[in-house]
Amino acid sequence: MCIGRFVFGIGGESLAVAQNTYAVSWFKGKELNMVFGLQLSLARIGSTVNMNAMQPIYDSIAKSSAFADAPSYQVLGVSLYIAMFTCLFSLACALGLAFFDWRAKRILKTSAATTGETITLKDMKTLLLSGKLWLICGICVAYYVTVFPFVGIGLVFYEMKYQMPHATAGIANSLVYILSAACSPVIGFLIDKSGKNIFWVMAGTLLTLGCHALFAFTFATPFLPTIIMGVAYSVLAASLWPLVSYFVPENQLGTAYGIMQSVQNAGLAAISQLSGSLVDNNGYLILITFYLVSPLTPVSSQHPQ
Ligand SMILES: NCCCC[C@H](NC(=O)[C@@H](N)CCCCN)C(=O)O
Repeated sequence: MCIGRFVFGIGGESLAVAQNTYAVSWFKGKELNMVFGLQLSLARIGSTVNMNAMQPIYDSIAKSSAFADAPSYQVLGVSLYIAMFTCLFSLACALGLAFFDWRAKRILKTSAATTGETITLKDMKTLLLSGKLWLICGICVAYYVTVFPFVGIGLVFYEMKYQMPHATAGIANSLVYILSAACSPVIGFLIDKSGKNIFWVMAGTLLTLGCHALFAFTFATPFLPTIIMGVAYSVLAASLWPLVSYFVPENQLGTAYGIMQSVQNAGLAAISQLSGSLVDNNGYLILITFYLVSPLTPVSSQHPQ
């Protein structure tokens, strides 16, 4: 299982790096934030479908006559085969993309996704010494550790703190992603219109901070902070990722996004473990208080644009 998850991580995150780099190469100076919003929206539709569909798929396979007496690992295996088809669909889309890129290159007599230059060791050194890149990595990791691990443990949180039935807790927990799927492209469009990415990054961070404060210190309906968090997350993601392209030259973008995602994932791996241990040993109040403090890092590390 660990090997499978390792390969899955390499595939998924490399795909995300390539996606970001292509998006910048094709849409920089045009509607880049909206394109990131659209990517985000589709990714979150995928996450929501995955969160809500896998259990019913597993249950219906287990109940089918063909698998009536099958051990659970076999039922799980068949469910994962279904998931494999979505990966094949993704591969087909990537091949389509490669075709369009090749065609654009032929027609425009240029490399469509790159400037043709490749990164040199000197560029790499300049990139690694760039304070702006590390600030963006800091914002990224400090923000994302308050959202992804929160959604990861959200189901049990809503059940325990708000005494919600399992199904209602599931809906509440998916709301962050459902809202992000719905509003990210619109938010991206608005960010393109205003052009003030850093302002939007700060707004997303502060709104999320407010949501964690409501979760931690009140018993008011959890739907309000959850809805605000969905919007705030969309605002942050649609404004933060395109920011890299404003100061990193095109031939170094892939490396820059790779570094950003490595830092993000290192933080997520550590904080997911810490979240579990904080819940088990200290309860949800301490965990949410921790989430409350983490976004202060992005707020304090931002400069006016
Ligand atoms: N490509 C659109 C911008 C990136 C959005 C960002 N992506 C990530 O954080 C990646 N590391 C993939 C994460 C997958 C989560 N299970 C996002 O907000 O999803």
